[in-house]
Order: sequence, then C-alpha cells, then structure tokens
Amino acid sequence: MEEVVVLIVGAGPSGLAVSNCLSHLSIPNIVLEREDCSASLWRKRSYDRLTLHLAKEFSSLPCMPHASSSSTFMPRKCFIEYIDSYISKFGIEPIYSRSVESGLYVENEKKWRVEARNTLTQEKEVYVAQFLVVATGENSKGFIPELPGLDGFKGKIIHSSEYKSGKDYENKNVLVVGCGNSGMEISYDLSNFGAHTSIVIRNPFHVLTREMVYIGMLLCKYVPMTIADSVVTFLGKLWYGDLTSFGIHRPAKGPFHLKLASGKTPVIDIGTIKKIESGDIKVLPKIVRINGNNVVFENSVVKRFDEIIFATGYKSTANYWLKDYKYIMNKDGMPKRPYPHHWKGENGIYCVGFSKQGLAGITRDSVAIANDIDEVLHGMEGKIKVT
Ligand SMILES: Cc1cc2nc3c(=O)[nH]c(=O)nc-3n(C[C@H](O)[C@H](O)[C@H](O)COP(=O)(O)OP(=O)(O)OC[C@H]3O[C@@H](n4cnc5c(N)ncnc54)[C@H](O)[C@@H]3O)c2cc1C
Ligand SMILES: NC(=O)C1=CN([C@@H]2O[C@H](COP(=O)(O)OP(=O)(O)OC[C@H]3O[C@@H](n4cnc5c(N)ncnc54)[C@H](OP(=O)(O)O)[C@@H]3O)[C@@H](O)[C@H]2O)C=CC1
Ligand SMILES: O=C(O)C(=O)Cc1c[nH]c2ccccc12
Repeated sequence: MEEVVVLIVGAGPSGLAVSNCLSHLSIPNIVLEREDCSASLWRKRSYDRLTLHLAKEFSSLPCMPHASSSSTFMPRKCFIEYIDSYISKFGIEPIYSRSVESGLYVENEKKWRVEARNTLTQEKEVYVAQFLVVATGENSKGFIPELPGLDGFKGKIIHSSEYKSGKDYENKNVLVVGCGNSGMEISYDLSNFGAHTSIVIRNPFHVLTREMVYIGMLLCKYVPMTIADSVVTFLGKLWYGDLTSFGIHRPAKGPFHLKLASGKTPVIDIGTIKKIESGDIKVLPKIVRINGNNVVFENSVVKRFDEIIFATGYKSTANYWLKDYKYIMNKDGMPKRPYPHHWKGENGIYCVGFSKQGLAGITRDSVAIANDIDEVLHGMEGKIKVT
C-alpha cells in the first residue's frame, strides 16, 4: 500500500497538466495511466490526418506556450511532440500500465482508497490518497448505438477511434454514421482514397471553417459571446449558403453558446461540404434497421454496404472504476455540477477535462484544482500563473 497526497488517474493532457500545476506548488502527486504511454488518445486512438481544431494559442497546457516555430493549427504529430516536451521539461513521471479499477472514499480515515492493476504482471496495487483527481477523459470509450439488426451486419464495423486512414477502403461501399467532426473528416478521407462514401445526418449542426472559429474565439475574449455567435453564424451563412437540400440545417442557438451549453462542437469543415455538394459523399437520414449487408433508412432508401464506421461519439468511463462517483459525478461518469463549477466535488475529489471545452478547458480546470488543493493544504491564495 502506498500513501500519497494527490493521486491523479489518467496521463492524458489533463492528468499531465494537473500534475505539473501541483508540482509547481510543491504538492506531491502521482499519475497512474492504464496504457504504456501518455496521451493515449492522441497516440493510439486518432487518425493520421488529425490536426488541432483551435489555433495554438488556445491549445496549450499551463506554463508552456507552443513554440513560435510551430504551425498555427498543429498536426497530431506536432501536438504529441509538444506533450513529450511538456513531460520532459517538467519532469513528470506517470506510472504506466496501471489500470485503475476502483476508487472508494473511506469515511473514517477521510481518505481515498484506489486499487490499480499492473497490466504487465496482473498484480493489484493499493494507493491511499488525501485528494483524488479524475483525469480519465470524456472520450474514454467509443460509443456505438444499438440499432435493430446491427448484430447481423455481414460487413466490418469499427468505431471512429480505430480509424487510421482510407487507404484500405478503395472502391468499398462505406457508411459513416455520425456527422460530428470525426464523421465529417473520416468521410472526406475515405472519399479521397476512392471509397464510395455515405454519411448519416439526423440533427442540425453548425458548419464553419477553422478561420471562422478562430475569429470567434478572439471575439469571445473582448465582446459578449452573443456577438461572436452572430458574427460567426453570419460568416458561415455567407460562405456555405443554404445547405438544407443536403440535409444540413443550422441550430437555433449560436455555435459558441451551443458548445458551452451542450458541448456540441461545430463542424469545422476541411472540404467535406464541397464533396457533399458535388455528390462524391452521399447524405442519408436516420437508420431504421440493418438486414445483412443492407441498411434501411428513414426515407425508405435501402443501400448495401461493405463496412460501417461509427463516428457516434464517446463516453466517460469514470462511473465504472470510481465506485464513489456520487461525490462528483452522475451515473454517466460526467460532472454533476454545471460548468464552471464542475471540477470540484466533495471529500477531496476533483475532475479535470470534463467541461467539453477541449484543451483550453483543461488548462482552466487544472489551474483551479491545484490552487484549491493548495488552499486546503496551506490555507493560502493560489500562486499559479498560466503563461
Ligand atoms: C478525435 C478527437 C480530436 C480532438 N481534437 C481536439 C482539438 O483539436 N482541440 C481541443 O482542444 N480538443 C480536442 N479534443 C478533445 C480532447 O479530448 C482533449 O483535448 C484532450 O485529449 C482530453 O484530454 P484528457 O487528458 O482529458 O483525456 P484523454 O486524452 O482521453 O486522456 C485520458 C487518459 O486516461 C487514461 N485512462 C482512462 N481510464 C483509465 C483508468 N481506469 N486507469 C488509468 N488510466 C486511465 C487513458 O488511457 C488516457 O490516456 C479532441 C478529441 C477527440 C476524440
Ligand atoms: N481536432 C480535430 O480535427 C477533431 C476533433 N474532434 C473532436 O472530438 C470530439 C468528439 O467528436 P466526434 O467523435 O465527432 O463525436 P461527437 O459526439 O461530436 O459527434 C457524434 C455524432 O454522432 C451522431 N450520432 C450519435 N448517435 C447516432 C445515431 N444513433 N445515429 C446517427 N447519428 C448518431 C451525433 O448526432 P446527433 O447530433 O444527431 O446526436 C453526432 O453527429 C469533439 O469535440 C470533436 O470536435 C473530432 C474529430 C477531429
Ligand atoms: O475541437 C474540439 O473538440 C474542442 O473541443 C475545441 C473547442 C473548444 N471550444 C471550441 C469552440 C468551437 C470549436 C471548437 C472548440
């Protein structure tokens, strides 16, 4: 059994950021990670052409801005290099291959008891901590919906987190379910590699370019969000025109309010819309059922597919391993308190990276958590400066 002050679960950007902020305040902490590397989402569960959505000034972790030489919108590989530099610059030493299986609050000791499995030796390890930080991510597990007949689908099924590139899909009939950024980007990539690509669209969403989002992010710093929403929506309408004939409708709420209220990210178009307009990518409505290789859609169209890619989003898994999730989360493993109060629970538990605000949200959460723990321990005002 090991006694620690702060135990952090997960060595993604969130876990690393909190660890660094705590160490800056000389607060001892350890980080447990189930994989054999840090930032496993970026290294193992993302596709080749992935590039950061937000400009680098909105995509850094505390205490280390991106290099002036790096591109404004960083490719996945550069972001991984940034993570590696972050770890070595601040001497963060996550303990890898430790899958946390249980987290319980021991009332009489006022401590958290955490059990982890060493995935190399299968041995159990027990940690006792004064503070527990949940950093296992809101994208911990790919979500595939239940659809009538899906079990009997004769082709291959994958989740978007397993997709790497379209190179093995040439001439195949591929259905992409889900039109968030994963679904839209994967459809574009598939089509570039010569796959016959269709995408399911069932609800309204905003379509913007990354430059429009950048303008909006800058505006949000200086003017009310309503103005940023109006400007960006106007630019989106001007650039893309009316897309309703392709099944694409705009939500009533503006893109930034929607992101804040529900976490729904606008589609940041990389060329998919042009391919939809030209007919290279076909849009289909909601799936009714699946019969063998045939998929039946709400408009009664029936189409045969070789493969289905579910770009239907992710789920948190904190509710599985964190037995006493009630002190901070709902039973879906997401914070029970609304933004911006989501990061703090009761009895010394915190969560970072659950605000659906990407890397910028992680920076805000980790600074707030480290300052709060410092205050509980030392009764002083926080000292962290995010640079
Ligand atoms: C495809 C994709 C692209 C994205 N692009 C952007 C972007 O461009 N800009 C942006 O700001 N945000 C983006 N995001 C949001 C993104 O999730 C965050 O920016 C960031 O990666 C989240 O970091 P995290 O550390 O909270 O979670 P993760 O990166 O998911 O890290 C969590 C870590 O916890 C580990 N873990 C999970 N369960 C356990 C357990 N039981 N025991 C031990 N370890 C565990 C995991 O292995 C993982 O390494 C993107 C998300 C996705 C899915
Ligand atoms: N940096 C980058 O380049 C990228 C960033 N990302 C980010 O990663 C995060 C996750 O994105 P993503 O993986 O796209 O997940 P999202 O949760 O954003 O999108 C899921 C999509 O699946 C749809 N969906 C869910 N269930 C069904 C169903 N039963 N039938 C049809 N459609 C369904 C949803 O539609 P509905 O609205 O109708 O429920 C939605 O369009 C986002 O924040 C995103 O911005 C993702 C890819 C690239
Ligand atoms: O790319 C993502 O998924 C993000 O969550 C980054 C992000 C944070 N705030 C935003 C507002 C508009 C578009 C993307 C983001």
